Amino acid sequence: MEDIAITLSAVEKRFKHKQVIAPLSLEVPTGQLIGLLGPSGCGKTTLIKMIMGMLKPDQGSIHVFNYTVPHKQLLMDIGYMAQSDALYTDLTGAENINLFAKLYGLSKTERINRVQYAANLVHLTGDLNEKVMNYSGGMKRRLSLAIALIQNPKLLILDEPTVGIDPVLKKEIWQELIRLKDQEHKTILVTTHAMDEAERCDQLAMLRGGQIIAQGTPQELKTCYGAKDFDEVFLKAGGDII
Ligand SMILES: Nc1ncnc2c1ncn2[C@@H]1O[C@H](COP(=O)(O)OP(=O)(O)OP(=O)(O)O)[C@@H](O)[C@H]1O
Repeated sequence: MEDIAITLSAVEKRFKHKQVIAPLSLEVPTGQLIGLLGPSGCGKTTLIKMIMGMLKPDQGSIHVFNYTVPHKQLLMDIGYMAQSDALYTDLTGAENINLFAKLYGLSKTERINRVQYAANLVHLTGDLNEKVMNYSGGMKRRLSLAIALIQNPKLLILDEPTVGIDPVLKKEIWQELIRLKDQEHKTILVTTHAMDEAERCDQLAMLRGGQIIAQGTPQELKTCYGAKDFDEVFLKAGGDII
């Protein structure tokens, strides 16, 4: 198994004249849960979309599991949950999940098992036959998370996965993310604004203006900056409020 899941080397991205990602380098070790933290508009989603191969960097290179992004194999290896749900609202929850399971080429038996696992994880088993247009915002987030897990990917990239999800389910989702990492050696990259979630990450990278201004374990960051929480780390590292 590769030691490094994601390597970003001097990656830059501009939209028109606006530099959104300044030269940025980052390595994400395999089997770790990494949190990307930063204020709205600092470039988290742009960075994630470049790792996914959905946006092309202007400069620099990105490798995932030793493949240069974009690469066909990475469609199987990465499970992605976008910030806005990309779901077919005319279809039921089950039809949405099955559609992706078929696209990934899962066999019928695999599909049955994975749909059951993913729906159960996000507490949607009882609502699978309902059309998505009748789902609440939180239910759509949960369905998106189920779809991100469907092909059993090695790497999970989750853009604010628990926004709009109640505290009980949020706790269960985090328990499952940590189980996936500890027992199934998944690598997980997550963006978050929630301090309790940041605390549960193995490593944090704090972004401001498209640059990493601080990086380390949650405890290292707090110790290094003599801070009681991550808002304070961010301010002391030279950022504005998260
Ligand atoms: N396709 C685009 N065209 C032009 N500007 C864009 C585009 N996508 C993003 N931006 C700009 O790039 C900057 C970074 O956006 P991005 O979505 O990466 O931020 P973010 O850190 O994910 O924010 P949030 O936490 O609010 O989701 C913002 O100023 C945004 O307006």
